[in-house]
Amino acid sequence: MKKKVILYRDIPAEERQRLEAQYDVTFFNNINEDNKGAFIAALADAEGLIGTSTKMSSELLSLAPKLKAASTISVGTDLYDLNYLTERGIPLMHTPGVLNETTADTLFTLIMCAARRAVELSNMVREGRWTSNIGEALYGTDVHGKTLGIIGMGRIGYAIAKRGHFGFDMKIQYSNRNRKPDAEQDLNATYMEMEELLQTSDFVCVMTPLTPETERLIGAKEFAMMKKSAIFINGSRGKVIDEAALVDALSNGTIRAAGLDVFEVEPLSGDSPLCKLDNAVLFPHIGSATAETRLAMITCAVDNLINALNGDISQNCANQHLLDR
Ligand SMILES: NC(=O)C1=CN([C@@H]2O[C@H](COP(=O)(O)OP(=O)(O)OC[C@H]3O[C@@H](n4cnc5c(N)ncnc54)[C@H](OP(=O)(O)O)[C@@H]3O)[C@@H](O)[C@H]2O)C=CC1
Ligand SMILES: O=CC(=O)O
Repeated sequence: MKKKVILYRDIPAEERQRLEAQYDVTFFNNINEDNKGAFIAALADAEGLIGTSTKMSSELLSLAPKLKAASTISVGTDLYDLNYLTERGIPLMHTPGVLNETTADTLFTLIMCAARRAVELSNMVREGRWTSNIGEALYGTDVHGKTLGIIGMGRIGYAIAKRGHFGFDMKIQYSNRNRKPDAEQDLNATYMEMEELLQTSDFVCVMTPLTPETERLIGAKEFAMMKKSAIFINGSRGKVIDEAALVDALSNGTIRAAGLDVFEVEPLSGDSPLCKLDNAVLFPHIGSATAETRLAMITCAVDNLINALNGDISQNCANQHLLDR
């Protein structure tokens, strides 16, 4: 009898066929109110889960008593209750590495767009409001030669810093749980406490995972520490910052601008006060969203599930260190 696997996100046919060759696959194109009942029924027999974008709470996972492995098509693991999975000895596989460069490109696009007011000024052209030279009031600010502060100098943080150092002649500084000798050596990055980084960076870029320690890491107090000319960039998770405090900081001129790829609640409502601010550049969580990289992530996630269901979690297991204890 083939093992039962739930695929809860549409993936290309070839990748789906790789799963179907080995498993009895039940497919859901995202989970919503209409299909949630069928999804819950399928959990009863599922040994594997693969997908993304759906919150997998302990309550939901407890309805899958036969579950042996889960594979998320993302590097971030915050949609899963990792502690619960670990208690049950279930590996959570993820996709580190394959999306670093693409996500760093996206984050740099946010940096550039926010600094050069690209969206605001493009809208001015589209809406027929470009009637003369733009004038000083609409000038942007330089990126090259400025100071880039990275909070969370991991795989993606490093790739962003690399662009800043080699491409834009920026001074790189970072704060992180542990020091990163590679970044210090390769990119001449300076390690400092977050408070000093906030006070001295022209661009502050957050790239930590969402964990209990990083939830609301940046709030009103932290925005107040930043330079008035600072540009704040968040590519990690929305809950790493206090979004209401950011709205205040952008509205009151506490900081100059922000570029955001992630939000407290996604999709962001068009009614959000952020949508009314010209100095906020807003992307719909597209860090890794290129055709090439999304395919690489899906291929990686399918490989990960197959390996994990075969008992091999030596690569890409987010809770391996916890399972090994
Ligand atoms: N917007 C998007 O589309 C995307 C968003 N992401 C988000 O980016 C996150 C990072 O991805 P990635 O770079 O691959 O992950 P990494 O694990 O490589 O990097 C995360 C970094 O954050 C540091 N960190 C963790 N906790 C803390 C803390 N409490 N204080 C300070 N530093 C901390 C880690 O430090 P240490 O190494 O010392 O443990 C590590 O250097 C993902 O978890 C995801 O949430 C990822 C991809 C795309
Ligand atoms: O947000 C995207 C991810 O891969 O994590």
